[in-house]
Amino acid sequence: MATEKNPVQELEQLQDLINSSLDIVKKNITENGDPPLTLKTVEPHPIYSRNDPHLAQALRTVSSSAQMLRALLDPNTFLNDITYGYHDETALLVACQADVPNLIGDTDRHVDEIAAQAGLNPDKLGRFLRNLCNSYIFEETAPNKFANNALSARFKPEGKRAIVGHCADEARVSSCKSWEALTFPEYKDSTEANKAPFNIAYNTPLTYFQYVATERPDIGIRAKKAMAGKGFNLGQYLSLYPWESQKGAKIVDVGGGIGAATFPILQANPDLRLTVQDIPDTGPEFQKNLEQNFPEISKAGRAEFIELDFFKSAPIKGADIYFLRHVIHDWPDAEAIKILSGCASSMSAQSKLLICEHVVCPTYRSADENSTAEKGSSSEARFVAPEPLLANWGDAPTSRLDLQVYTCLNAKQRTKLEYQALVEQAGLELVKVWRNLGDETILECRLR
Ligand SMILES: C[S@@+](CC[C@H](N)C(=O)[O-])C[C@H]1O[C@@H](n2cnc3c(N)ncnc32)[C@H](O)[C@@H]1O
Repeated sequence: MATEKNPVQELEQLQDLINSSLDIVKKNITENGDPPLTLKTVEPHPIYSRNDPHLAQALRTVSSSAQMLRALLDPNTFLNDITYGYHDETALLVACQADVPNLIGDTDRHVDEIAAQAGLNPDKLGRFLRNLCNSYIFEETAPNKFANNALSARFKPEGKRAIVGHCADEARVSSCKSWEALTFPEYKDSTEANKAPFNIAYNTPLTYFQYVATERPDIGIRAKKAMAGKGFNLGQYLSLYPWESQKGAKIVDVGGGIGAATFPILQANPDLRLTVQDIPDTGPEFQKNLEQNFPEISKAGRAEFIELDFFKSAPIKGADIYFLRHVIHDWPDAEAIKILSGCASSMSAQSKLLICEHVVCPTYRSADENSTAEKGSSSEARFVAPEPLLANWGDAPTSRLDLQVYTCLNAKQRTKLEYQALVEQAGLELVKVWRNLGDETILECRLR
């Protein structure tokens, strides 16, 4: 007998997923005696930094289900949202350039006052702010009066506004040239770092990093602040790797920028020491970040900066851990292998190389490719989203970052198998994949 099809099966599956996951969220908030979960307050809610895998899974399930539900129930609106969505990014750029979150402060203010302080036309500014209110960024409290809320208040620190500037300005201008880069004969099959959409947009033969260092230090410095400002779920990030068991270890953060990825690790683990190595113009911003934001690490002399061009020389020898976060994704294979080989030449048999990146997982279900952990790992199942969601939970942050590094540097995010092949060409072996439900993965490598 043929099984009868349930015409609302996907809806029911989504309904169950949302209900059961929201129950977990509500229970967690109640049991922890948390403040109300609402967009109306400006304080970040503790639920977002709680390191609880069960809760992380519930939160991710709700947001992936909500995304699918919107696509399923109202396709036109959903697609129009994507088509016209660039205005949201522009509106955010306007609000950040004008520093509206800090101009508003802790009370609601009329757009005439905000615009006067920003030197802008009030009617035009108000229209951009209203667009953001539709995405729950700012709250319109009365005609033409705006207040901060949980989301807009996140843009008060400079680093948070810098990431919007970096993405909505030079990266987006470059992204608009993607079609040309995909079709121009000298660009389409190139793997050179200076054959990216960025090079067409800025009409330069220099790579993004060369160009911002020599021609536009203003956007170069903003991009470094942006790395620190992008922010991550700190609890999830710190729990990716057992830092607490690396007693007294010396970490060399290669291409470590202003220390955005490693200062939080040092702050949570007081016996770790750090050397950040990066191109010379990064030094002053590193020092500023260290002294202003991590004074206790600075006073204890636990962190230093040493200049390095990783294409010309290897990082310093003798470290326990070499750390590469969001560096390999900036480069095509040939350059990535050079950087990894440099690290390998400085490593001893005891050193580890930790590559911290977003790892690409497919949207379809495949036992092999959805897995970023070792085969047979019992914890693997929770990394694959439940039906009817896409197997990778609709991992937009990873594919957006993939397109971002293509846009700026003709580079790519990679799958676990691609990383494995890459590190082997540099004389290294991938020994373990550390993962949780956050965006980042750590690939632990040793000398072969
Ligand atoms: C995407 S940022 C990542 C920064 C940092 N690892 C983090 O996660 O915040 C890439 C870094 O690579 C550095 N970089 C680029 N070219 C370099 C080179 N030739 N030698 C050393 N560092 C370089 C940049 O200055 C930048 O700080």
